[in-house]
Parts: sequence; structure tokens; C-alpha cells
Amino acid sequence: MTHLFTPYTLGDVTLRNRIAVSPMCQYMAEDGMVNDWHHVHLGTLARGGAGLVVVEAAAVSPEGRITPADVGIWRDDQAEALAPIARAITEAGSVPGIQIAHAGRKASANRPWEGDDHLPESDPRAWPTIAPSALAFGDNLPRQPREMTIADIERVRQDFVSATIRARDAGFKWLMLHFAHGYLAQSFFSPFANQRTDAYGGSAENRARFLVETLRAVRAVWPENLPLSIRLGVVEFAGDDEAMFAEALAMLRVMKQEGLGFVDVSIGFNTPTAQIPWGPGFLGAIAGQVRRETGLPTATSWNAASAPQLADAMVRQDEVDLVMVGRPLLADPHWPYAAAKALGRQDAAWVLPPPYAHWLARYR
Ligand SMILES: Cc1cc2c(cc1C)N(C[C@H](O)[C@H](O)[C@H](O)COP(=O)(O)O)c1[nH]c(=O)[nH]c(=O)c1N2
Ligand SMILES: NC(=O)C1=CN(Cc2ccccc2)CCC1
Repeated sequence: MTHLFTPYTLGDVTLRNRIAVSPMCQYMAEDGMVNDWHHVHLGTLARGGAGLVVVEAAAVSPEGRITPADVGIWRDDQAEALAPIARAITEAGSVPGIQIAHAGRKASANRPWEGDDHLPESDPRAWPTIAPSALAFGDNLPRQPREMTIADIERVRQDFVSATIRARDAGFKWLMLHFAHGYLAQSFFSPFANQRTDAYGGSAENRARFLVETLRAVRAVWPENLPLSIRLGVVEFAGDDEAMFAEALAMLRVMKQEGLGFVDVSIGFNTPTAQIPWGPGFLGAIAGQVRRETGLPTATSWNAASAPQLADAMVRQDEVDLVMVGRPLLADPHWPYAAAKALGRQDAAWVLPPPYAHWLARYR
């Protein structure tokens, strides 16, 4: 019986359980370089017992950062600084993953606890943003981006390829392309953001083009035996979700043919008008539908770990293969240990490393 604490194998990678640390921007980097903050944060999460740790969105180019404090992987020295983190995650018994990203029209913003809004154009830290069309997101991100030329599109696609090579060489074993949350790739797929009239806009096939071409180019350099995944918004909760979901399934089927191995199901976040029906594990049924209809292994997040029993049920009911855990791990980096206890697992303490487990298992 598959459940939260069963191993999971994809290609040559085996995770010790179905718990994955969801990528979570820390906004603590300088010039894209990780530092002690990221090392301690991610090392602690790996020691907390998760099977997979996905390092936060790493920008494939400087203008692809959400904020000036985002992690980057557009330079070799940034990737070299990430290598010890991949090693620390591995030494803790977890598998090191990384998400690579471009923020598109949501770029050039303040850190969430410093406004979460676009930097004023007069701010010396700000930069011009690029997107499929010259359409602003709106709300707290009102800045109008420049419409990308074909040359821009080709350059950014190559940036994803170069970032992939750096992630591979830095020792990461699970790659996630950030195709969700209203950032650049997701925005190409969305009619809310993409009103191009060339081959990259209009029909669903055209709006999928940037995503499929980028996946294909990344596949060619990411090792065949290592998981290649995307995080994709498959619904917006802003009217027209039936059509969007059908288009997303069609694109996923094409991507599967192109070598996509895994999809992490999320939300589009392309419009501030979305009415998100927040609730415990509310994307579980949608993830299960993606899994059945495409045959791709799936994960999802969004309060999927609001209770260990819910996360366990999502796996048992074949809605997902992995549960992506975000905020509960900020509250308790040892959440997998708490979940093992709550689920009545024998030897729950041994979810943690020996220096902790020995004592938690023996003495009351
Ligand atoms: C502080 C912080 C930072 C990030 C996030 C969230 C939070 C809270 N999220 C979304 C995250 O991975 C996860 O999908 C959501 O938080 C929903 O899961 P939980 O309900 O938090 O378990 C996120 N998602 C993503 O694809 N890349 C990222 O870098 C980030 N960064
Ligand atoms: N890089 C990303 O994909 C991020 C996603 N977030 C998702 C989120 C949206 C709304 C509420 C909580 C989290 C916020 C931080 C950055």
C-alpha cells in the first residue's frame, strides 16, 4: 500500500519518502549568491526527514529575479556556491532538487515583508521587466513590461538551458522548471498575459510554444536518468478554468512525449482577479485528474500538509506521488517527524538523523 512514508523512485533517483520540501524563495541572497542563511535553512530541512528538498526559484538571468534578493544561477560562481548545499542535502539522506525560473512581468519587486510590490522605476535597484506582451499584472505589480522580441525569447530559452547545465554540474539530481504562478513561462501560456499575434500567441498551441520549446531544449542537456519536472498552474480560479485545464492537459501530453517526467500541479496566478478557494488540500482532486489523464506522476501543494493524515490520504488515494510541503516546514522543519508520529509510524524518530533519533526513540 503506497503511503506518505514509502520510497519513491523516478529514473535513477529514489526518495526515502513522499514528502518534498516545496521551493520557497528566501529573498536573502546578494547578487544571486546563496550564503549561510540558505545553507542552514536547507540543511535543516533536509535533516528534518523530507525525501526531496527543492531549492527555491533560482533566476536564470538577472532580470528574471522577483526581487534583488533572489537566488540566481545565471553565473558559474552562483552555481558553485550552490554545490555545498546540494552536498549537505545529500549527506542528510535527502535528494537535492532545484527550481529554475524567470519572473517575467512580476520581476523587479520588493521583498514580501518590504511591500511585495514593484520597485519604483526611480529606485536604483529596479530594472526594466520583459514579458510576452506589454501588459502589467496589476494590483501590487502595476509596472508595464516590454514585449519580448523573438531574440529575447531565444535568449531566455538559452538561459534556461545554461542554468540547467549549471544545476547539473552543481550536483542537483531533480530539476523543476518554474512554469507556474504568473511568472514568465506561465504568462506565455495565459491569455490574461499573452496577447501576441505571432507564433508565440493566440492559439493554445502557440501559447504553449515557449514552454514546450524550453522543456525540449532543457531535456537535451539534463541527464536522461534524472527527473525532469515542471511546476505548472493548470487553473486560475478566474472564470474559464474548464478551457484552461483542457489546454494544460493537452500541453502536458505533448511535454510527456518530449521527455517530461513529472508535473507539480499548481495555480496560474496570472490575474489579481482570481478567487482562490483556499482550503486543506484543495488541489488534490485536480492533481489526481492530471495524473490519471496524462499518466504523468504528480505532486501538488497548497495546504496539502495542513494535517499529516490529509497528506497521507492524497498519496494513498493516488491523487499524487509526492506531497509538496511549504509553510508547515517553515513552522516546523522537522514536520516529517511530527507526521510520522501523528500517523503512528513505528520508529518515527528515525525519520531524523541518528544524533537526534537515538535519543528521541529511547527516552521518554
Ligand atoms: C515563503 C514562500 C516562498 C515561496 C513559496 C511560498 C512561500 C510561503 N512558493 C509556493 C510554495 O512552494 C508552495 O507551493 C505554497 O506555499 C503552497 O504550499 P503550502 O500550503 O505552503 O504547503 C514558491 N513556489 C515556487 O514554485 N517557487 C518558489 O520559489 C516559491 N517561493
Ligand atoms: N516564486 C514563487 O513561485 C513564489 C510563490 N509564492 C506563492 C504564494 C502565493 C500566494 C500566497 C502564498 C504563496 C509566493 C512567493 C514566491
